Amino acid sequence: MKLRFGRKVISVDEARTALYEYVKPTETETVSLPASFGRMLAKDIYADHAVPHFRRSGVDGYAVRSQDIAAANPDNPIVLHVIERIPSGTIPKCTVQAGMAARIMTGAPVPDGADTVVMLEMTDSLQDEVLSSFGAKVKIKKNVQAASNITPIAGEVSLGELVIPQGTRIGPGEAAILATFGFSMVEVYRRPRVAIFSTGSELLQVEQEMQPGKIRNSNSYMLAAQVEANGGAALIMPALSDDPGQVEAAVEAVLPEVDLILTSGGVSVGDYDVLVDVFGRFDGELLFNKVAMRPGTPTSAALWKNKLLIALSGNPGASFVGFELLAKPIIKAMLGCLCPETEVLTAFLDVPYDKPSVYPRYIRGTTRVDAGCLWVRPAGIDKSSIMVSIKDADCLIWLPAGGQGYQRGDGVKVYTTR
Ligand SMILES: Nc1nc2c(c(=O)[nH]1)N[C@H]1C(S)=C(S)[C@@H](COP(=O)(O)OP(=O)(O)OC[C@H]3O[C@@H](n4cnc5c(N)ncnc54)[C@H](O)[C@@H]3O)O[C@H]1N2
Ligand code: MOO
Repeated sequence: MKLRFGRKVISVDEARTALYEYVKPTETETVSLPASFGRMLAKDIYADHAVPHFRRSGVDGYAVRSQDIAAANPDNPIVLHVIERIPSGTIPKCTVQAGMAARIMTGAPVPDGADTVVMLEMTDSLQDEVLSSFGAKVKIKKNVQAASNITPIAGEVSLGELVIPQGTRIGPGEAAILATFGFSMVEVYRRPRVAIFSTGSELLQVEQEMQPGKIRNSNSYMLAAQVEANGGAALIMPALSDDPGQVEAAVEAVLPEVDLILTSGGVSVGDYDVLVDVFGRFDGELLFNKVAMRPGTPTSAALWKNKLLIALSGNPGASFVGFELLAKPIIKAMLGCLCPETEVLTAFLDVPYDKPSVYPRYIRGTTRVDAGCLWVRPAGIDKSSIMVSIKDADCLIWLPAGGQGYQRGDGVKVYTTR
């Protein structure tokens, strides 16, 4: 089968759609709450109690009846009998009736009868409070409206409410909710295992001495970092030569162990572009081998024994971009993520850009915020063979196909990569 030339080009959206068709969410596993941070929640979390489940005081002060203190002001304080002291974590014993007040702490349940809480600073204690007994008095120096400083029952969350939907990444807010509802163990999606193969006889291992004409394999590590940053578990496989038989055997051997395979290199038209040869002889199904994007046009994908393989370009810039556009959403979809695609922001272009392109361009970009506006510029030299500027990129700038050129200040779409 001739796969090198005459390839059919499809859009990035079409490529993603072709891949989504074969995505299976990973099975779930139960981990401790701290171990769930950054993981993807595998079931809906409903509130099994209201929050708060008692009328909660928001301040240290006195729980009173607002009608009793309606006339209070600093020159004319209202004196009330202190009937009880209510620390947080306790249940009030008494009901506040006319002329009474209960000393209350922040977070404690407001006693029946009281409809407002007066801050301590707006009161004067008349005598040393013998707090467990009657006799103490307090001067209230301010008229405080009913319902002040009280969070009502279910003021935050109602009983039965869906508080976190499945497919949400567990961050600080989710951790707080899970703890609130007693989830010491959390059901999350298993991290998809992603095998990463770099191909090319020029590649040295990281620990090897530099040799003439060779380079160290940097893509495998860049891609592994991208996989891990997006919730996957990266398996860095030994780099492969340009021998299709070796590549085929290595991929087949790891297929049963992993959920997704990424390769880098060997997808173009060169004599030694090994993935092209593999796709010409393997027993899988080639899904696409040309995508309307720059860089990474020869990015390819296949279904191999029911597993997806995404073959990224070897050029580091193209590998990085190909991962962001095609592999990242697939990993997120495997993790049950509700919106696997990166959201689009609008930014002002910080520098003119006039390089034409037959395909939409995804330029590694660096953003800055100025006076509340987002500005973006290419992160270093915008060539797919350039590796060193990837560290400066926090987004991809999307420019449509064509060559009309862009001025500084033009609005452009950006996809964040961090
Ligand atoms: N005659 C043509 N030549 C090329 C075309 C074309 O259409 N016609 N397309 C160019 C484009 S665009 C791209 S992108 C590259 C894609 O090449 P491959 O994906 O086949 O990648 P390689 O040839 O294997 O490597 C390209 C480049 O990247 C370096 N590389 C590869 N792997 C790694 C790695 N693991 N770590 C660091 N660097 C890596 C490799 O040494 C090469 O310099 O083809 C163009 N050519
Ligand atoms: O498709 Mo390539 O990645 O532009 O150099």
